[in-house]
Amino acid sequence: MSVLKEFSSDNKFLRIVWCDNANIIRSKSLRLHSKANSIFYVGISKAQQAVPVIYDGVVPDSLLGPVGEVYLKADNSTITQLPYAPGHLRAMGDMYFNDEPWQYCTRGYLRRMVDHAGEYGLNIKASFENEFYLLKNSDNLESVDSTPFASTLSMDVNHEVIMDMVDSVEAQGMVVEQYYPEAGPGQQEITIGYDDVLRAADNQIMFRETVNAVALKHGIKASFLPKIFPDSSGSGCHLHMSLWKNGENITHDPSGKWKLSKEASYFIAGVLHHLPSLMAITTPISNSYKRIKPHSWSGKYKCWGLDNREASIRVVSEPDGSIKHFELKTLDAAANPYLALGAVIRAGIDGLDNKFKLPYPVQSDPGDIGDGERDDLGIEELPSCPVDALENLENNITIMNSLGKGLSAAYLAVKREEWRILKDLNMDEEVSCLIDRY
Ligand SMILES: NC(=O)CC[C@H](N)C(=O)O
Repeated sequence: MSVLKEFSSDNKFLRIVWCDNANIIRSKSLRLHSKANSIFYVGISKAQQAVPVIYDGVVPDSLLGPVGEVYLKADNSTITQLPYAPGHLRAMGDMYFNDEPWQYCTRGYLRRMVDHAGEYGLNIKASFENEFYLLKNSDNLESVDSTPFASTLSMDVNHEVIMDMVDSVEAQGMVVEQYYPEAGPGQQEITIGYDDVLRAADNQIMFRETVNAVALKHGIKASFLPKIFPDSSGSGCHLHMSLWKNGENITHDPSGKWKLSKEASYFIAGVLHHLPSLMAITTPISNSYKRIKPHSWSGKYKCWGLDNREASIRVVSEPDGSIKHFELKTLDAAANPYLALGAVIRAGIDGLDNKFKLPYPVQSDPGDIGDGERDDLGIEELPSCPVDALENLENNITIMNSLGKGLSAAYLAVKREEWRILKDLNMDEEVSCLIDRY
């Protein structure tokens, strides 16, 4: 039976979507001539995994060139009607080469890491907490309002567009949990409920697509760029995660140290240990590092804390004191969600494998501790530019091996080319180059 049976026959196109190493969401669309088909694919060049965020061309040293095709096969379980684009359906694509999953596919990478966690009996759930700006347009960067954090006036100014975003997101099966205006002028936050990680990463793509499209329909512009205004709050995309076994959330253990289960403690220690390398993937462009500053709840220091919003990893308590999840703050929406989640999972599993010990939690603002004392406490500053993070990544055998030879080489090549170009731009030039990309 055709998988399209449940959708209206008015649909003319199926967008098969992929997110590349540069975190650009792209699609080729198949014209739907009949509803009989159940396998949908389009061909793309292998070189698509070697394209930087700035231009449509193949970067050097990526091991990829103009020769060679892969096909992008729709994951039929993700087919969704697009509420903001009548006549279009969307499916997430998986890249195949010679009828095998292609090693460079970022969605395939996350699938591999999900399987890896499964070998430990672990099922991981996650959600991305997006902040984004609403602008009158992207040319002169005029915000839709100039209101402060959680302003009800901002809610009223942006009521129609936000309600349309929420309806559109929910129509695609995501669960909206909260909405509030964030601290920057025109900055907003809509949070989505957690899900299995592959679905959570797909949700991140669907969310960005929807917010951007709905804003356009309302004659304004949304942007997830991490830092648009030098003197206003940046847009993070904090990653919330919980560990599950046999259908139960095992993050919490009332008798565990800091009320964490052994698994959660090792996992968090693994993520912390690898964070200076992970940042090459979780905060991947020059603009990302302009957001990560002390006193901005963005995770500038390599530390964790209990309910500490300045720590890069915050263990979150529930009203009854239990712990259901933890949050990685050092992540933004310039990160490819499949790569970011996959690499974070690999880091956490390394913590489990090696029984990494969690250091003492930091229960103050690490930005307020003097440099010397911070050193004594073992709290390191995290990388302050992509090139340092990329070097850490390149030397990190655990994460590099998990990516595999081809994907890691292409990723590093793309990111180094982006840095080569972006490092010489001033902030205005950088923002105008990137504002429409995320
Ligand atoms: N409310 C918040 O958590 C603020 C987060 C902050 N805007 C960031 O960049 O990460």
